[in-house]
Order: sequence, then structure tokens, then C-alpha cells
Amino acid sequence: MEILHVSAECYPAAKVGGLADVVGALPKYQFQEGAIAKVVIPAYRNAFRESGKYQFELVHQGGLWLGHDWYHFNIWKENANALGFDFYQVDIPGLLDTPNVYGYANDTERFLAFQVAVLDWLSEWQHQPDVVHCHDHHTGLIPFLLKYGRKYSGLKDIPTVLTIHNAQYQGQFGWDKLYLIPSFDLWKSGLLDWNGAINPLASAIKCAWRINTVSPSYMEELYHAANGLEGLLNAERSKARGILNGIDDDVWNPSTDPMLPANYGIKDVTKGKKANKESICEEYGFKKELPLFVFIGRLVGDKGADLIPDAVGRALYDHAGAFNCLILGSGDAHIEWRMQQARHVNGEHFGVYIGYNEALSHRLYAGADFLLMPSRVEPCGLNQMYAMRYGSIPIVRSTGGLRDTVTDFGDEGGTGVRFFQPTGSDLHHAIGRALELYSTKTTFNKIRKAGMQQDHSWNKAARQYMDLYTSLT
Ligand SMILES: Nc1ncnc2c1ncn2[C@@H]1O[C@H](COP(=O)(O)OP(=O)(O)O[C@H]2O[C@H](CO)[C@@H](O)[C@H](O)[C@H]2O)[C@@H](O)[C@H]1O
Repeated sequence: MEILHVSAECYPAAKVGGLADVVGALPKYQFQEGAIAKVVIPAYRNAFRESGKYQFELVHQGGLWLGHDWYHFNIWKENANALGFDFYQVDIPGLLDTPNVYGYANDTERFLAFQVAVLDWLSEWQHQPDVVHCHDHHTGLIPFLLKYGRKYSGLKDIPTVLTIHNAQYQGQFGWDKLYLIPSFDLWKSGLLDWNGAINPLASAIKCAWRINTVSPSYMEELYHAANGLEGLLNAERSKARGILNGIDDDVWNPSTDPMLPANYGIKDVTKGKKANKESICEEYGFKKELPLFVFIGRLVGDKGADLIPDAVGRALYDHAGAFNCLILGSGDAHIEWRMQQARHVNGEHFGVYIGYNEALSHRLYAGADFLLMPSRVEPCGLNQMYAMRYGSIPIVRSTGGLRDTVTDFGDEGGTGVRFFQPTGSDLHHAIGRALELYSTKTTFNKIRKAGMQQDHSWNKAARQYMDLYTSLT
């Protein structure tokens, strides 16, 4: 079985969020299941490419029209199997050679060109892969183009799978840009359309042979709330399923993680976490004996980040400064500003790091006592699984993948603190419960260890994906 994953991100080559973690891990585990898994992403000009640590070999050269503009492209293959699978990058000078993954005015054109280059390259293969696996809207036009693109008619029988990592983002653009899409049978235009716009995510939901979300609960939720795609998802129910993400043990393991000041396992968790916490407290001027709460992620409404400043501020007031809180993230300018304000008001109990810092994130999973995840929407969520693996107790709003992975400590075998409404008062109440838990050391240690023992390895999910592909070939 040969699978080609097409994505905008893949750890460690390009990471903005959880999409990269999944695309950088799943293929390794599929390889262990006996499959040949290949990954192709754009060749951004970022630290990965510029580091000189990885050797690339040119495997294909081509050119493509994007409307009236002609672009030359190269496909590079990493030639030492450094990522644990065959890894390819599409280099399109003038479009994809950017330092960041997203956030450019021409993102539509950039990812359209990426998809066309991947398909042009695929047309030149001596053989065909068994499955093309697309991730999120940046690759959402591929299932349509494989079926109906005139120049790809030789590829139309390749099964396609779409994984929806987040249905909030759909990549819509106006019909005035239709001329950018390679020629296809115009009678099929409806398969690109949703609500009067070209919608790559909707198109992939219509055209992919199978679709899946990254947790079973999120799949159910999308039938009722999918940022406008509810009706479509209900219509396509028969080909949809939820497969829970795993975590990559090679990267996320406190006993081997090279980014930690002190490594530890379940046996020496108390000592190990203390050392990690102390290093963070020293850096941020926190009192070491207080419990440490952290938030790691995009500072956006979907993650409930806007609820944190008030809820934490109120809890600090109610509990007379009985804990510290550190925020790592960036995103919405207003939420960033409110976090800075909270630091100003709460002085030595509230720290903020605005930006992206992979090493700090690892240190926080290791040094924290609690991880805050008050998400309004959470398709799977990896942070809560990393937190449990590192012995930090997740405080989660019960939604999507958070509901599938974290049980409340009040229930038998519980591993976290759960609350139900995405409101400041529910979060404030949950922080209060966490502080109470922290004060009863034996229960706290029991819950911490229960979290560390959870099996969130990729093996199960990798097998479920293999079953999904097998049903198509
Ligand atoms: N400022 C920062 N510095 C360092 N590291 C940072 C960071 N901000 C975020 N991260 C890291 O990015 C990843 C975030 O992953 P998530 O799965 O929680 O969210 P995301 O919304 O990106 O992913 C989407 O796709 C994934 C994968 O399917 C789903 O789990 C999720 O629910 C869905 O929203 C984690 O590895 C986290 O440590």
C-alpha cells in the first residue's frame, strides 16, 4: 500500500500547529504497519530549509500556468530519510519561497499552485499511489481535480481521502478566480461551489472518496455546527468517520525529550517536574512553591483564549494569589493585548510569551501542574495529550477531541478537570476545583499518574487509517 499525504505543514519541516504534528507522525506509524507513506508539502524558506542540516535531491522539474502567469517548479526529496518517511517539498519561486506558512495576501494562489504542481508531478510517476490523502482546505481541490481535471484524466481512479483537522477554515475565494484553476468539465462547477464561492473544503467533502475528522466527537458536532457546512456534511454522512489522533512518542516523551532541563518518567515524576518547574519559575520570576497553570496555543476565540484573562484574574483575587499562570501563544491582536494587560494587573503571578517557541512549549508541558484548554471548538487537540504524557493535568472544556480524551477527576479513572460551558465563570470554577485538587497531594499524584499512563500512541489510529484505505482499494 502506497499513500501520498499532501499537506501545508509537516513537523519538523514547517509547523504552525497540530496539523504539522499529525502529518509528521502518522506516516511513520503507517510505515510500521507495512505501508509506504510519502509526504509532500511546500518548500518554504524557513529554518528547516536554511539550516543546511538536511540534504535534498532534485527529483522533478516542471512548470505551470496560474491564470496568465507562468511558474517554474522543482520537487525536492530529502534523501537521508531523516523524518522517518519519504519527504518531498514543492519549490515554486515567487509563490512558496516565503518564511512563513500562511498569512500572505496571495495564499489562495500559493496553495492553488502547490496543488497543481503536486498533480503535475503525480502525472509523471511511473506508477500510481494507492491513495492520495489530503489534509485540510489547502489541499481541498485535489479530489475534484483528480476526478474532473482534463489533464489529470489518467489519475481519476486514484482514491482520495480528506482529513478535516479544522472545519472553521475553508479557504473560500470568489468565482472571479476560476481562471486560476486548471481546465475541467464546466458542468461539474457545482462541485466547487458552496454558498456562491469556490470553497476548497466543501469541494473536498463532496469529491473525496472518504472523509474523516480527527476525533469521533468532532465528527458528531460537525453535523450541527460546521461553520456553514452542516447540511453538506449530513448529506455526505455515509463516507465520513472520526479517527482520534495520537501523539508521537519519538518527539513527546519526557524521559528522552532533549528540550527539557531535566528528563523524567512516571517513577520520578515529582522530582523531574519540580526541576522543570523551577527553571520556568526562575525565568519568569514566579514563586516555585505555587502551582503553575499554563496555556499553549493560538490566541483566538476558538481556543477560548479570550476567557483566560478575566477568569484567571478573578481566581487569583479569590484565592489570594495562590497560583501562577503562564501564557505561550500568538494570534488575535486584541487577545494578545488583553494578555499583556493581565500581566500588568496580576504582576508576579501572570507571565506572557507572545510568539511561537517550540522548546518553551516542551518545557511548559513538563514544568506545569495544570494546562488550560477552554476551547470553544477543538477538533482533537494534541496539547491535552502532551500535557498528560508529561504529568500535567489538563483543564478542558468538554468538546470535540477534549471530550474523547480527558475524563473528570471526580469520575473513576479520571485524568483531568472538565467543564461544560465556554464561559469565564465555568473556567473560573474549574480553576478553583484544580486548586482544591492540588491541595490534596495523594489524589493529585494519582490523577497525574493516571494521565501519564494513558495510551495515546499512534498505532491504533494508524491501523484505522489503513482500514479506511483498504476499504477503497
Ligand atoms: N506559540 C506556540 N509555541 C509553541 N508551540 C505551539 C504554540 N502554539 C501552538 N503550539 C503547538 O502547536 C500544536 C497545537 O496543536 P492543537 O492540536 O492543539 O491545535 P491546532 O488548532 O493547531 O490544530 C488543529 O489540528 C489538530 C491536528 O489534527 C487538532 O488536534 C486540533 O484540534 C485542530 O484545531 C501543539 O504541538 C502545540 O504545542
